[in-house]
Amino acid sequence: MSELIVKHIQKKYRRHQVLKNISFTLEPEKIYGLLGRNGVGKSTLLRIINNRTFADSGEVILDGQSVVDNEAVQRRFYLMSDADFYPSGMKAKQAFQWLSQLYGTFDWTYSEHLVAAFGLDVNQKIAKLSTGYLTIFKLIVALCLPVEFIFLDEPVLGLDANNRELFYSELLSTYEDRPRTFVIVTHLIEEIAHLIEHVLIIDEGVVTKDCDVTLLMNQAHVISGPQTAVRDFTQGLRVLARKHLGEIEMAYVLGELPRDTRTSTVSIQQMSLQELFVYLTDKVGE
Ligand SMILES: Nc1ncnc2c1ncn2[C@@H]1O[C@H](COP(=O)(O)OP(=O)(O)OP(=O)(O)O)[C@@H](O)[C@H]1O
Repeated sequence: MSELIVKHIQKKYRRHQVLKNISFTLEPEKIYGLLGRNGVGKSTLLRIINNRTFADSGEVILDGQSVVDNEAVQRRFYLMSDADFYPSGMKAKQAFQWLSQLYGTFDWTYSEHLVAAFGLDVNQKIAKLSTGYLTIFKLIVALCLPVEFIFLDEPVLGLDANNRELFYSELLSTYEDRPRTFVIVTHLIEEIAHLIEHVLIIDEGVVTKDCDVTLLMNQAHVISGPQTAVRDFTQGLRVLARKHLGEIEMAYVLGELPRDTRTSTVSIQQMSLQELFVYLTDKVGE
């Protein structure tokens, strides 16, 4: 089991410096959430790791080797994105066969289970699948290939709520059976909050958070109550945002709280991952 090391990645499109200096390490057998506002370069980063485009500088390393143009290493990765190309006219079941040959094996038993659970017609041509079923087809591929690193770029695109729930529960059960590393890019943050163990946030071309989710959320609170009490309580704390509801103030605080909160008249609740993300990356008022 190997770590994937991403070091000082930079990428520019014409004069737009999208990725300025991206560094992080993916540990084996962990589920990551890669979060960022629209256009920050999440897909670009996944495409660099998966050899679909090149960085201007920096390295991505697995077992001491660069992943660039490295076929042996790339066989250990799978990127599910909107840009997969299959020969025209290919049916879903032919694609499974084709990928099985390309990657050496395919989990046919699990794919049969997933095909039945999602109701995919494997005799349908890929080009004719609906948006949701195209996503389902790609998810089945991602979960059945023998790879160690699975990168899922918008994995629930076009899926209805039932199929999204089904996917999340299948992800957890296949992860338990055969742990591997998943990196999930999505804007539906609350839906993956309970799945991910580690969060990476990209903002303005750099990684601004690289944290264990439980540790991070244990430090993220909403303090609410009468304004004077909230102001008193939050003095010296890192307040990401304040909201008002009539006389009540809510302060979104990141960091350790004072040890003794018994005498305070404020109420303290845990923030949601989505709220934390929004307030960490909000540009309004800066
Ligand atoms: N092939 C390309 N040529 C020129 N610009 C590109 C290209 N690919 C991406 N970009 C630009 O790079 C920036 C990052 O795009 P990217 O798709 O990586 O962001 P993202 O974080 O995945 O966004 P979203 O959350 O909206 O999907 C955007 O400004 C985009 O327009």
